[in-house]
Amino acid sequence: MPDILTPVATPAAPRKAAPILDIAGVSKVFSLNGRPIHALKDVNLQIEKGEFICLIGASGCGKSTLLRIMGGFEPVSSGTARLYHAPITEPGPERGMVFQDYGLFPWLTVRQNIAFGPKQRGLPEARLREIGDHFLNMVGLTKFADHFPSQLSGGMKQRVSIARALANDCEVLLMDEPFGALDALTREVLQQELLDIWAKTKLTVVFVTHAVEEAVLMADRVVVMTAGPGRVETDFRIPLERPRCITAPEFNRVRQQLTEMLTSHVSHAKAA
Ligand SMILES: Nc1ncnc2c1ncn2[C@@H]1O[C@H](COP(=O)(O)OP(=O)(O)OP(=O)(O)O)[C@@H](O)[C@H]1O
Repeated sequence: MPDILTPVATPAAPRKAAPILDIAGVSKVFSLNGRPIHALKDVNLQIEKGEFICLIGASGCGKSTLLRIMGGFEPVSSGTARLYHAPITEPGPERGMVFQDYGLFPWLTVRQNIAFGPKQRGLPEARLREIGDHFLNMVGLTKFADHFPSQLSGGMKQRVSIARALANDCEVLLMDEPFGALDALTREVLQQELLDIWAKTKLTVVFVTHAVEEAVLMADRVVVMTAGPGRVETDFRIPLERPRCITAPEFNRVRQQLTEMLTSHVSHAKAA
């Protein structure tokens, strides 16, 4: 029977345009008490503009490190990480980061959190108001504009965090287990909201998750990573039309195959 998870384009396939993110031969070695920690080894990954990529893999396989390298928060030890053609050397507003713990400024209101980046760029007050209104509306928080983060639920905080990244005019959204701390129902709602925003904005999204179902629901491609040292094991295009239905038999088949792949990597790693 043919694999329903088909590998992405072979090296011989022609490329349409330069990838927005190009990770080429990237390795990352941390030092812990004088001991090297090989977090990533020879990672290659090209991401096209507008793609939704999920990074998945066992704890410690380097997903967050790879995301932080893309964000410019972590230098590579060797290889190159490029945004379009330019080496990534520092964070920039065109790459928005969204973390599991929201990372909001507790002393600022929802509106002020969202408008933080544009304000730093010196935009006039009237423009800040417009930007605030637009993104408050996009994430459904208009009524909570003057609330502080401590007055919001987890799901609302994560909406503010996403809106803050979008208000910076980011082209790439780098999301590190953004829904990991949310209850199942809120998570489902936010998954759908993010897919709607992605469809409207044509953003490129790189999304770290531990949840197979979430990866199959959200991603164009799922990049499976393995640990010791962290590397890309497999890169799959999800062969499902959108919108996807998590109760559909074909969805279940893809989910099962991805689960088997992940567990087989874990058991191989244990046996090695
Ligand atoms: N600043 C650091 N100093 C030393 N070691 C680090 C540092 N950051 C990450 N590591 C190590 O690098 C490896 C990869 O870590 P990373 O957090 O990227 O993995 P992960 O796949 O995101 O894990 P998880 O799924 O548990 O979040 C781990 O062994 C981790 O301990």
